[in-house]
Amino acid sequence: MDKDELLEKLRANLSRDTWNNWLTSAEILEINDKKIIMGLRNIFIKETVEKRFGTIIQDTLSNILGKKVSVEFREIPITRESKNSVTGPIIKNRPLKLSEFNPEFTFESFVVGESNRMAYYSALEVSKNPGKFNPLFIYGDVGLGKTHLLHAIANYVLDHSPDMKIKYVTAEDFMNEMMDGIRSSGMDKFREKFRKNVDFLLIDDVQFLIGKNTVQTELFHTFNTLFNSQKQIVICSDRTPEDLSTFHPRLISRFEMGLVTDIQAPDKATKYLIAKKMAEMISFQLNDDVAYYLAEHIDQNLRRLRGAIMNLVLQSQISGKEVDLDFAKKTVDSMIKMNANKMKFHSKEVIDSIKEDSVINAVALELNLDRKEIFSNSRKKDIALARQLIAYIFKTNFKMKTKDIAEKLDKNHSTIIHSIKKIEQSLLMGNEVIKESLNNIYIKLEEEKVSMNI
Ligand SMILES: Nc1ncnc2c1ncn2[C@@H]1O[C@H](COP(=O)(O)OP(=O)(O)OP(=O)(O)O)[C@@H](O)[C@H]1O
Repeated sequence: MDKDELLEKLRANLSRDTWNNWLTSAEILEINDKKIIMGLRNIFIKETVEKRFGTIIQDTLSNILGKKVSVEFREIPITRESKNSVTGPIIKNRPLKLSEFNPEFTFESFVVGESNRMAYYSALEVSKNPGKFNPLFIYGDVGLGKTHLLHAIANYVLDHSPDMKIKYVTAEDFMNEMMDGIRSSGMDKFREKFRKNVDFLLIDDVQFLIGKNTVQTELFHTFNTLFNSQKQIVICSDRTPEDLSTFHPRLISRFEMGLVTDIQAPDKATKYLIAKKMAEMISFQLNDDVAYYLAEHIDQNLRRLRGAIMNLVLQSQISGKEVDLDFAKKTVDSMIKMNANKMKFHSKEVIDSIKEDSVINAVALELNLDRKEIFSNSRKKDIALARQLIAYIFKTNFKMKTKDIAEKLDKNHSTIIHSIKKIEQSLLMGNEVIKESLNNIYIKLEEEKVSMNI
């Protein structure tokens, strides 16, 4: 049975309301022996369908196929090519896209406040007049909107100059593509891709390249080629060019020769407006007092603010209750409490008594790994996960500096930042496997604390 046929049969087996409300964007992405992968547009729909209809969809598909299958739900970003696009009539002669951009990250959906005004207007300016401020370098802490602005530039350019070839890469992708080039397709192809076939290059999380000298050299040459042909370059980083201290000085001076601008943490008023905007983006009416409450209680990382709104919407869908201030307080407080419970080890006395090595042992035990494997260079999934969990616990519970974690795990600063971010994101998205692993690790540490007689 092919994918469309299977989807059609599923539709016929579900109620019309369920289908029309939740599943019109559904696509079967993959069918294999034991598993079906279903794609749904946007994380909100994906999470709701998974929670509310996951079992019934799985049972129905199993019935149709006459064997037990599991179903995995994935978010498919809305792209202009999306087959079930609801964004309007199909436009012919679409611009050539070299990267996928999040269509929700636009200038219109970006709330401008004191903290991000400069970055916003600089980004808008380079979108309107590429080459005028070259390069544009935007820096700021985690979750303050840098990636949003990069995608906003791309979406603007695609809409206004469809012939322009615009490419977005994270520094990590740049490195991986370069490695692939070295291994297989050859550096010529890689260079052609980045130097000849690009009019506008957006590079995210450039700090990832700290300590990676060969990749920096390649980036330096890519930069020069594009710059000399008046192609616009925009770079984002979690720190200033100057603080990319181990970067080649020549690359730092390239970064500094255009416009350098920062994004600061938003004040409460801006956070309130961002909360309203985020809700609006998912067509959700967020009460003013709830938005104020979120602005007051969620920290500066706007990814957490988004996570809290998603959580409110989901909880309200599941419980059928309205999201008023009372509901928001309960939900957000329970989110915060849950975190606090998981983080029993915030007390300095307890932290001091647990050795960092115990954390490594507990993680190794939980993931069934040998301690030595954690310090190896292996990129195997569970070994990478072990390092991410350790980095997360060191940062959140032990309040260790990223630099010290990097040293302890023998990894570089950006890998550690990336690892912590990954676990934070998984927790925000309610990833049960990660939650359970973390809880088990905390329990192991708790037991150790008892056995140490604290
Ligand atoms: N001013 C804003 N208006 C609306 N939404 C915002 C704003 N700033 C950030 N956001 C939203 O907050 C979330 C986090 O932003 P983003 O991913 O761009 O952060 P970042 O600075 O790139 O973080 P990182 O350094 O971790 O990559 C996104 O969902 C983004 O849309």
